[in-house]
Amino acid sequence: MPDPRPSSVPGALHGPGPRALRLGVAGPVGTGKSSLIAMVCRELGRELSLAVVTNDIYTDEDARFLRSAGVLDPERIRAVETGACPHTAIRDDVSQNLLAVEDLERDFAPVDVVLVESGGDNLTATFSPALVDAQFFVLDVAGGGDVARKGGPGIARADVLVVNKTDLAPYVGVDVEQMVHDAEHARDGRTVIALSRADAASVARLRGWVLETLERFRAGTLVPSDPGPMAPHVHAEEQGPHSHADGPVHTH
Ligand SMILES: Nc1nc2c(ncn2[C@@H]2O[C@H](COP(=O)(O)OP(=O)(O)OP(=O)(O)O)[C@@H](O)[C@H]2O)c(=O)[nH]1
Repeated sequence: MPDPRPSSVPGALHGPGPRALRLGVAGPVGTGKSSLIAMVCRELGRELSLAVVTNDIYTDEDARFLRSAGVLDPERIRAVETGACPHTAIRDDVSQNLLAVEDLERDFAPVDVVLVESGGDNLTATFSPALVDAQFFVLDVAGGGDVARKGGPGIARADVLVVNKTDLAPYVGVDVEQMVHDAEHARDGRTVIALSRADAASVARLRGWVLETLERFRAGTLVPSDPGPMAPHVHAEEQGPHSHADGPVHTH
């Protein structure tokens, strides 16, 4: 049976050994992407060999946050500084990220799971299936109960939609059950995890999803799916529109 997993840049893999499961984590600024990655490392770091790649536009801030969280050997956390358009590095030209992932897989072989965090500020950023085998899209209740209903490729079709920080729901007037219901509706039944670091059952569900996905990956039954290109978006610090290879014209 042909291997359904996305291959890396041809010839760039260091040896024929099995590579790690690659998981993307995307979502708007501040929704808890780095915290989710830290949570996975805390929960699974003792039983699995993990590594992390972060993407920031000009800094390595997310990598520094994760290193200081003390949940993983700091050497296993690498930062990609993407320059102008952070979404290109996870969607159109993923070579910088692939090299970082492959370096980690080689340096710490065998690695079970590599988590790749997106950078930038876009609600609709998605990973290319050439870079990751499956992807999270992270929202939080502080963004409002409506946001899941509004859709977008990540919200609608990422492998998992995380509705994060449910512990804050009473303070921001959000009905979590309704938000999850709306999200499930927008996603045609794809997985939604209501998550809070203060809710052990939700953390266990996240952990279970990663382990189950790793099992499917190893069995060769995980078929990466593409949520689709990002929608038009604007970044405050730049002027003039541009387009991604498979997306519409937008400005940064
Ligand atoms: N109350 C609460 N706060 C959380 C939870 N998870 C994360 N946070 C907080 O949310 C804030 C943002 O978390 P980050 O993990 O830095 O979010 P991010 O999406 O990585 O942010 P950027 O990298 O800047 O896009 C931090 O202050 C976290 O402590 C949660 O479950 N509950």
